[in-house]
Amino acid sequence: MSLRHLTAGESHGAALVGILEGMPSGLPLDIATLHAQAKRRKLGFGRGNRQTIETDEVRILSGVRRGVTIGSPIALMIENRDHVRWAEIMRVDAPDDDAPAARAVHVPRPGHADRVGGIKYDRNDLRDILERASARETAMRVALGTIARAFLAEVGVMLTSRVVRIGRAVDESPWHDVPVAEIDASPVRALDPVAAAAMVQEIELARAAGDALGGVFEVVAFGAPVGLGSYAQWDRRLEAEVGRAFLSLNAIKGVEIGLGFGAAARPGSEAHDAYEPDPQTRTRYRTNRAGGIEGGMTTGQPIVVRVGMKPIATLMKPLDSVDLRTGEAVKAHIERADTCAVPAAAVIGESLLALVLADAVLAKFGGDSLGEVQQRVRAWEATARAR
Ligand SMILES: Cc1cc2nc3c(=O)[nH]c(=O)nc-3n(C[C@H](O)[C@H](O)[C@H](O)COP(=O)(O)O)c2cc1C
Ligand SMILES: C=C(O[C@@H]1CC(C(=O)O)=C[C@@H](OP(=O)(O)O)[C@H]1O)C(=O)O
Repeated sequence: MSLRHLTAGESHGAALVGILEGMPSGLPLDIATLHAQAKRRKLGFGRGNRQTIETDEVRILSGVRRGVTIGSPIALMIENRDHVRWAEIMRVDAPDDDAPAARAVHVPRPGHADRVGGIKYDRNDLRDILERASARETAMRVALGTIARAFLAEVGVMLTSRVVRIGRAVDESPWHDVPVAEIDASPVRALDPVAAAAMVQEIELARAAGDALGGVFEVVAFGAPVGLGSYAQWDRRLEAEVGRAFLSLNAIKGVEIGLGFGAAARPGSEAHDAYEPDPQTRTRYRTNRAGGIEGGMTTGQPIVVRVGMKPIATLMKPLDSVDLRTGEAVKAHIERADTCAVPAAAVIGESLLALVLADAVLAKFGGDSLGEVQQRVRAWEATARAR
């Protein structure tokens, strides 16, 4: 792995922290860029009250000097604004008495990490589990991914996302040249305003019923050079890295590249992308059913990833559960929650794909400074065109 990252932090703890290691020097980076992406993650109809509390302001602690990366590990921090209300509950030092913490959780929510995490880590108060299992952590992954994204922009790769399904409402309209600002302005990141209204209504109905919704979103990367990844070994196949990245996101249960499961339902003549002669590049594709990856390698076409998110686990009309103190059948714990977070997940997905692609670019081209990488990418693009 050429580019590594780690995060730490509990949802209501003092802060989230992250480290990105392997980013070349000379990449211009400012706080405004980090904040712009952090804000996009907070968008979307159906999110809970927490998004009005958090500002997700990122602090750069290391690895950047006078506006550019310097090649050393980049450390970031995002303070949790909500922490002031949780300071006693989330305190790090031992309390003076052994009274249980307020807001302890003993009734696991079906679909969340509470039950298994409590067994695995031997914790009675399930708050010890849900605090870290929470998707609050994704605020930091978006920040780290924003650096990857800035790097990718310098080598001609751009990313965007859209929502294609929330509950029963679907937007299958084909991609057209929609400015990112316009998709961001949609309450649910849909391209079609009629479908967007239907999605909003689905969320309203679910909320009124004390229920929750999942959906499907699509992330696309344009401009990735041909030949990232490899078929030569299982762990070099790019789609494996893409799948892993998306499945590492809370509540994601399925990932498709290109036609995905749809390809399984078609004959070969309608599933593959035929080639035709091209005066500049010798061969070009007629279609992009493969979603930009063939044989574990980027084809030079847009990389198209479709991702299925399950509904939020915390229901205001809770499912059956068990009180772990008494063994009694009771309703699941209720915690403040989102009704639907598919639009936010789509934005997070852009950062996840950016981290994978930035790693793949560095694995293929190497280079310790941005200039060095750019020079190698340009040289490769000339070589690849000649083939
Ligand atoms: C952006 C985002 C926001 C989420 N918000 C909530 C929430 O408010 N309440 C909740 O119970 N689950 C929420 N989830 C889902 C849980 O984090 C997730 O279901 C849990 O970590 C268990 O992991 P799993 O679903 O992958 O098995 C959210 C997920 C994402 C990606
Ligand atoms: C905090 C965020 O998402 C949280 C993810 C989450 C979960 O269980 O995954 C539960 C909720 O936490 P809280 O109870 O504090 O409102 C969400 O708000 C965020 O995205 O910034």
